[in-house]
Amino acid sequence: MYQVKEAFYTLQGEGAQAGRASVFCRFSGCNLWSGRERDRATARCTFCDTDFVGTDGQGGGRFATPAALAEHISALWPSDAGTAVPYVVFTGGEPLLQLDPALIANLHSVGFEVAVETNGTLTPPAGIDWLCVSPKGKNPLVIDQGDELKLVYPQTEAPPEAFAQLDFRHFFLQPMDLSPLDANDDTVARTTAYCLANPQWRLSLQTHKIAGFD
Ligand SMILES: C[S@@+](CC[C@H](N)C(=O)[O-])C[C@H]1O[C@@H](n2cnc3c(N)ncnc32)[C@H](O)[C@@H]1O
Ligand SMILES: Nc1nc2[nH]cc(C(=O)O)c2c(=O)[nH]1
Ligand code: SF4
Ligand SMILES: [Mg+2]
Repeated sequence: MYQVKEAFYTLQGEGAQAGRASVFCRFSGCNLWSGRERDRATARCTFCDTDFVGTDGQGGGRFATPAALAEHISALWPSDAGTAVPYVVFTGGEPLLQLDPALIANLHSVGFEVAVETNGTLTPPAGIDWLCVSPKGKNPLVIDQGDELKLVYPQTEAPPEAFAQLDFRHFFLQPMDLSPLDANDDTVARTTAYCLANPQWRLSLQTHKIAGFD
């Protein structure tokens, strides 16, 4: 049984695929935070910007089989998409708690490329087409290669220098969004300064928040 918080059609807002039409499938649950605000301060990941609790969001639900979830995702892709390759981004919560080879195979069989946004603490199944790893503090990384490493910045216990030698095609820093926790933060300026001084790293802004498309 797959538990999905929400599933919707949008543009990828972040990283090297920013701007690409995508079905987002947000799985419920995470191994680094319960999702309850009262647990945030003591969680293994404390800055999450996402509600991943339950299955009550837009397009969310419980799916008994990989075929049923693949069909649900496929139905969200426009029928008149021209030459665009259908693209699904599995996120969460932590998608590697639920994503399995059978679901990937079902999506490939209906023509989708499969992307994943993960915190990097769990081993991914084979067959993922685009792997984005976003390390979280001192939580041990078990993934040391992929398509993009997208580090939320700054994190005292996860400096960029700790990841710069790993085997990724793209290295991004994404400013930590502290609103509404701290409306006066300067994380965008600090992240920009780091990228200027260390050009291996590129700036990833969360364009969906700027443009307001989800
Ligand atoms: C909500 S997470 C879900 C996927 C996975 N659990 C992970 O952490 O990568 C999706 C993306 O949002 C990023 N993110 C989460 N909270 C953020 C924040 N406050 N500011 C900027 N990016 C954030 C994560 O680092 C990750 O790249
Ligand atoms: N548009 C849009 N792009 C995104 N890229 C990563 C997201 C995520 O929450 O994983 C996200 C999201 O929530 N919305
Ligand atoms: S690991 Fe990802 S989903 Fe889990 S709490 Fe952190 S940012 Fe949120
Ligand atoms: Mg998000």
